Amino acid sequence: MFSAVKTTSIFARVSRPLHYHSFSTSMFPAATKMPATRSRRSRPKGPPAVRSMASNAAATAPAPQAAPAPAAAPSSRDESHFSARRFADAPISEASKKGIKHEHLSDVQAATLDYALSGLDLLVQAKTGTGKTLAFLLPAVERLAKMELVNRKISMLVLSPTRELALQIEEEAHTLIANHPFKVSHAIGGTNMNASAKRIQENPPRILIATPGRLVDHLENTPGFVHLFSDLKVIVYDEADRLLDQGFRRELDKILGYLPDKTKVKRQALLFSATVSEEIKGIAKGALAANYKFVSTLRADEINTHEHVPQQSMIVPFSQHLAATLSFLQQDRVLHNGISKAIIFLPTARLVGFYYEALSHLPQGTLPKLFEIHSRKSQPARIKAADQFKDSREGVLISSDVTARGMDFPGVTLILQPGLPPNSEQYIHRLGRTARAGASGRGIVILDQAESFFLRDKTISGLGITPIPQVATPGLYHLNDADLQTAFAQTQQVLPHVSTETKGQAYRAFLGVYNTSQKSLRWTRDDLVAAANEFAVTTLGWTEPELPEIDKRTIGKMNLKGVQGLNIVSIERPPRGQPGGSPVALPGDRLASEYCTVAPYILLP
Ligand SMILES: Nc1ncnc2c1ncn2[C@@H]1O[C@H](COP(=O)(O)OP(=O)(O)OP(=O)(O)O)[C@@H](O)[C@H]1O
Repeated sequence: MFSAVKTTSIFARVSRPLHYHSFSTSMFPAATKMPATRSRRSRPKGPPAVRSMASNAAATAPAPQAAPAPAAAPSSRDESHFSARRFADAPISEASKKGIKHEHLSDVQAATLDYALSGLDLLVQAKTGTGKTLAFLLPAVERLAKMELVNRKISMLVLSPTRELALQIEEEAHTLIANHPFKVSHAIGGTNMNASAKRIQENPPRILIATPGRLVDHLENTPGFVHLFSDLKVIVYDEADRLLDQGFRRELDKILGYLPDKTKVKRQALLFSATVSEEIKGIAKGALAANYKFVSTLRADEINTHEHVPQQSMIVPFSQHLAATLSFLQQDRVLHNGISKAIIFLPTARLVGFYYEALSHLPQGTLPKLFEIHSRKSQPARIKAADQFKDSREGVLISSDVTARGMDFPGVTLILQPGLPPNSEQYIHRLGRTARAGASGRGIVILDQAESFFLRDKTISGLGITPIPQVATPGLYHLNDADLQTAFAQTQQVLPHVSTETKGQAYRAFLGVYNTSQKSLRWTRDDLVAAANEFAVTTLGWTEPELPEIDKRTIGKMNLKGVQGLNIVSIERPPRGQPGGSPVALPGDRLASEYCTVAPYILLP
């Protein structure tokens, strides 16, 4: 029944790493290219685009009807992604109907239900926050309800790129199947392996939601685990483009290698995401049957997944990112009558730690309650913060990209992105944490001049992002010099209270993350180190006489050997399994005072 673990990748056709906007013209089958920009005219009435990539023929689907909310009307509810089709009239079981709390199917649910119920493989693209989770769960559960299933086997596997998202999907599945004789469970990293193996094997769930790493771990190391999948009927890839990119490729190959060979068994594959590049469409074919349908609820000429979310940009030096962030958080509170719920997305976990610690030291009442989620936190702490932020009416979540995709935090009013987003897809997914299920919300990206190339990106430049004005403008955030200066003074007060350890970690994280974008930033290695050192002094408020230490091995890995201006140390590593390790200083120039070259506050142009 089981195929041997394959040594060649099902994705082997693609041998190079994925870069955003690097469309291949030779490696993938011809596919319809989307235009670089789209006109911002309102959406015409008519069905969403539903295309079969295999045949490239247009197909019809139930039609949602409504115009998008105007950009400057933040409080109006956007009904444009709901269809006229009602769950009560849908060809689904009473058990499922009882588990669904909504009245109308959303666009994506209406456009995919019949195809998915027929058992076809699907690749689906729909805007963030439009109900993709139910769009894959409902038809899959309905199909399972009609099948003869082998006892004590997992029939449906949902793969999620993050642990928090896996738990959220599990919760939604739990509600949906409340009246079915099914159980749902999860297998995610950061939890006890033995306990989760015991839970799953002793009482195998019909539906398993898993993160790839932990699933591979179980398949490889938990005796008998692989046999649970011998009757697998449906596999779902949520955030499919993320799961199919380089970061997860190895795990996915291993997982598919352990599952029954899809050419020999009948198994439905459902791939969903808000962003599906042409490149991903090519790769996805490896996971889909030849007759699969590509369903997009975006119009053929629409690349803008977020025209209903007003987005603004602010170009200020790195040294003012924290102050600008603080000022917008305070403005959001005023705009929402004191009830503001914002998320700050930062490039790395360590920068999240720095922002969290710095903002925590503001006088009580300056901001609503702060929450922090990133990969350096323990899993229980991550889950607790996510749950609490979900349930809060107001608050500020400071997060790395672990919550950028799929997380459904109700009522988020503002998404702030200080610092270069990793790519246009991630920008869109982060922004998608607001304005969900027809609600309204705003987004602001804060960039240094060196990072401003991001706004000229092919996709980003089509999103209608407008610069933050200095003067108050109805329906927009603004920032004038005086407000920025006030916020800057507030941040200066808190920086001395942030620990040296946190600052050192943030400094090294800055070097690491901007090292990978050197080419786009048009920085030499010297420019990078100079920017990081300036960041340490002017942004982190580094006051030690010497710059933060950096391990010589890290310097090697970053290819920064020989660059002046680094405080290189050699960390003596203790033998494996023993704690400790102390830095030994190496010769080099490392005086922090040399990097206080700019005035920490520069007036806006
Ligand atoms: N038919 C519906 N009517 C009203 N609300 C719905 C409907 N379907 C789902 N929702 C709600 O919409 C919100 C967003 O749904 P969901 O998280 O599935 O979005 P998504 O498209 O998967 O978003 P993302 O792209 O961020 O992963 C949830 O709160 C969900 O309960």
